[in-house]
Amino acid sequence: MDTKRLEEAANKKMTRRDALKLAGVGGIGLLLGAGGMKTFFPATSTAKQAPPAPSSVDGTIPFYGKHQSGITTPMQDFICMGAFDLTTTSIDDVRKLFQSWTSAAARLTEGKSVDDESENPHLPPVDTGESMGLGSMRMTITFGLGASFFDERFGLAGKRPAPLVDLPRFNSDEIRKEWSGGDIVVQVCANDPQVAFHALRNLARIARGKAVLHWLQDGFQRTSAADPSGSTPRNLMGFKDGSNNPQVSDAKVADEIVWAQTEDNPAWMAGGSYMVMRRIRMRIEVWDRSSLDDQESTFGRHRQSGAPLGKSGEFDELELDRKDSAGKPVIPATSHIALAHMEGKIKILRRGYSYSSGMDVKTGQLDAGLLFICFNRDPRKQFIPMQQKLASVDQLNEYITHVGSGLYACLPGANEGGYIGDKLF
Ligand SMILES: C=CC1=C(C)c2cc3[nH]c(cc4nc(cc5[nH]c(cc1n2)c(C)c5CCC(=O)O)C(CCC(=O)O)=C4C)c(C)c3C=C
Ligand SMILES: [Fe+2]
Repeated sequence: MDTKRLEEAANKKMTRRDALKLAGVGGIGLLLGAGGMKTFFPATSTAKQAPPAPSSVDGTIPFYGKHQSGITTPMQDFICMGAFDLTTTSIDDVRKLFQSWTSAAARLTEGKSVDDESENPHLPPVDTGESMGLGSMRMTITFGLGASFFDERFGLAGKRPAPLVDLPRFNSDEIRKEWSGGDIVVQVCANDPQVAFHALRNLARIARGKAVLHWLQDGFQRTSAADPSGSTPRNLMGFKDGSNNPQVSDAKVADEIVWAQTEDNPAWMAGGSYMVMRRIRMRIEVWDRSSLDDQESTFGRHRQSGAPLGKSGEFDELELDRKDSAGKPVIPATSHIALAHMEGKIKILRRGYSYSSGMDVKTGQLDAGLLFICFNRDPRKQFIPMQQKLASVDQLNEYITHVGSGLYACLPGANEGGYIGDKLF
């Protein structure tokens, strides 16, 4: 079986529907209105199975296809993500850049060097060399366009997709320009940090004279070596993070939540998705001094098991109406999950990583948190209303600050012989 089929098989390994079938329970879908978008969610979408463990630590994930990889792909262990600003004002240069990036990305994700080496020893090597002999490590490279890509420079202003809005300012945002925006975002994920860094570095090298890095952020989660079972990873606050993510191995669910559809407009974005990035710093020292009760009430889940408060299993159904003997909700109404659940009507695909970027030399505190990444079919109907709600009353706000932000139109995938962006420019 080739790697693509192995991965598909791994994705399909245990969907919630399979689990229900095994349990002999018939699942009936519900059609719910979500801000004008008809959204299909399985009836008990909160009670589900762990995401499938990837088939192996190494392996190749195909770069070409209908969708870009790195969106619904099961998460790798590391991320190296950067945003570029274009320094050229020529659309021909931009096209050439995307053509070069596409062929380089296809090679790199196969574990090859960025291009064939020159035989001239008087020239610098074509590839920087630090991933020589390493595998492709399930690497994916995903490209997205920021709103500034559609300003007056390239004659594409009329083509800016309506969902690619300027994100509003949310309550208590402390967004800094140096960690935000950018004309183009490149998300590299892999099961090895050196392989991921190598890819981003070589793409930056190719961009010389056309684009420069605006921000760069590394991220990580526990490695598959530390947890071969692929159980839900824990964030830096010690809680399982990702338990109630939608099961996007089900293409119907992915189409409803993640992939822009032809009817959504513009047609060239069909098969693409809108990525939100938020660099969210955690007040780790304050969190570490709060009681276990406070921590669990903040998230609405038990720390050890990841189960919703009052339940014992991580994937047990959320019952937000349940009250204790004193008539108080078992899961506090201002807990993170009670709010983010959005009554089951609005969903996003989260794909974030922890980050640790040293410390604040003035205060001696850690600069660490969550590189929050999520994918939306239309962020105006998904991330924005969700974050508006969280920003206003989430108990978690006591412990976090959003310091970086970006919204990017992740283009549909390219076919072999084509390039990322070929439907637009
Ligand atoms: C606007 C969207 C969200 C932001 C920003 C966000 C920040 C954030 N989240 C955690 C930790 C957890 N989040 C959990 C669940 C959860 N979070 C969101 C959305 C945002 N989170 C959603 C949609 C959900 C699922 C809600 C549901 O329907 O159940 C959890 C619980 C486990 C899980 O399901 O993943 C944790 C833990 C942090 C630390 C954070 C910012 C730093
Ligand atoms: Fe969350």
